[in-house]
Amino acid sequence: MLSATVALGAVVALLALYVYKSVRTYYALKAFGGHWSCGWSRLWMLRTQGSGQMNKIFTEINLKYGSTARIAPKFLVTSDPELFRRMSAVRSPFTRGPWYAALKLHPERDNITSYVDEGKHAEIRNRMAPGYSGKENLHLEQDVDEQLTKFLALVESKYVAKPEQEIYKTVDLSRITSYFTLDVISKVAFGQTFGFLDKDEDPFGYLENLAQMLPAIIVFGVYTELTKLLKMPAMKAALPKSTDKRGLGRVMGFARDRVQERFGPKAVRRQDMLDSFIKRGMSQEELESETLTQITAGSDSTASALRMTLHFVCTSPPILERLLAEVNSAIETGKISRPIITDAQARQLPYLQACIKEGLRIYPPVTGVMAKQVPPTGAMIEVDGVEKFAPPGTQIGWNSWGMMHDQEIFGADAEIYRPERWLVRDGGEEEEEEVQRVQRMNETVTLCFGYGRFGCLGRGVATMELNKAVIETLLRFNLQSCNLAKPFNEKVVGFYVHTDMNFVITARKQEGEKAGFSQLRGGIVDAGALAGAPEE
Ligand code: HEM
Repeated sequence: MLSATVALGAVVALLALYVYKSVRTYYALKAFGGHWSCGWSRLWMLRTQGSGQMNKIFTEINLKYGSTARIAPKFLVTSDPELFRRMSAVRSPFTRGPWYAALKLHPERDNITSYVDEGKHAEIRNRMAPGYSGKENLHLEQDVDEQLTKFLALVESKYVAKPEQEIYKTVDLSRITSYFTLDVISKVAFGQTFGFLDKDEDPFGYLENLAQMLPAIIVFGVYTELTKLLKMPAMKAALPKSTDKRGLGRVMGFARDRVQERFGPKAVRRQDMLDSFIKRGMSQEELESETLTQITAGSDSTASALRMTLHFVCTSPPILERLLAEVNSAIETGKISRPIITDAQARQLPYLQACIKEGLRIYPPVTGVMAKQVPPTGAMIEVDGVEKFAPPGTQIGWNSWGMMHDQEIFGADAEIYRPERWLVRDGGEEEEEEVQRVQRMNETVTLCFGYGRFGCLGRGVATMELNKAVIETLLRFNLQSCNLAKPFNEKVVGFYVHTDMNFVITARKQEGEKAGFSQLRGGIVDAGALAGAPEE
């Protein structure tokens, strides 16, 4: 009887403690608005992350409750560029939050994206940064050109439709743009491609495996403490391993083999990224883990920027026309190398740059919340002019979509793809204001790549790919979406999973569309006009 009373007392005490803690947590961030349930549980956040539309839901929340709002008991989300910069700045007291632990791809080993320990992150970043620069990676531009040439040849040989010869074809742009970026990143990272473009298929089942892992990515992103379970033997066995025949494990195996080739008496030598990392003392194990991270960090992000830019340019004829006019005139005046434009030349073409920036803005490739943590002193956060206190340990995630669609920064038509917004309207007294408007947009769009001590190391590689691939594709091909009413399926899970992005591709004639029309006119038989109003 006594022991039953003690047990009951213990249950009641535990329950009271739980209620006390929950109420305290609820009030700690009450000043920040948000869905009512977010103060009590993480289920709303889980449902949102799993909805496939986290970007749009977070944006609705920020618009309704303020630029920094609550999405879980100890979690806020922000669309405020100022706060994002403050948290990521070099000497900021904010640190990476536990959220980053979900980016650990290996059961034991962390990687540059998953280190929560600031010292370890800074140390590995210092050793890796030089390898990403063109100075230490002498093959970078040549590697990108080689893969782009293969990409263009694949489209040319396999996917160009010729309806006049009754050759009808379509191609899923999301699939082939991923093949391009995956082969670029493997060549840049290991000196050898995976072979996606050579085979025109996913040789390792990597993309398929990534899609299967999405539910785990979503759950771990919300319940980060569950990542500790990965250390359990049963869970370890289920994780990808470098001995796997397919999927992420097969990619790990490929990375392990390429790294191994750089060590030992017959070591392969190549002045590239891997070589730069080895020179800075990175061990074989560190390299295996880091190179795998490069693949996941550098492929989907760039592929989505490329396919979305192509999609928006090709579905807006005046934009396509203006872009082609800019590039064709640069070709005529000898300002552009053929067959592939150089990165430096592409950076001199204002309208091309505007199209690329607008593509990144309207579809910021990374939508993962990349949560930073409030320092032990707590922090005052300004929300639309009102100062609010965030207690120590609060995680603050990033709403990239909301930030890049902010009408105050990008204009009332921020929902529309309009590269012209990036061009300074010159002349008149308002020129200074114009310069500031565009500068503010520039400073915001670069946040697509993160900022400060967490900023993307692959930015130079990604922009080089975009600078070349967008224009070289458009110079050679017309791209027509097969279904403008539903151009693609989309699931947003921290990045975009696009499927069925089907396009008809035809060869672009040298003289532009005119050549195509005149040919057509030559052999045409008038099929007559549609019947007009019915006769009563
Ligand atoms: C358009 C393409 C890309 C976008 C938008 C992008 C964006 C980002 C973002 C938002 C972050 C994290 C910032 C944070 O934690 O606050 C990041 C980190 C990183 N990215 Fe990228 N990225 C792109 C392409 C690439 C490429 C091609 C590579 C590799 C060649 C790469 C390598 C990395 C690495 C290594 C990090 C970790 C940096 C660190 O933790 O210090 N990224 N990127």
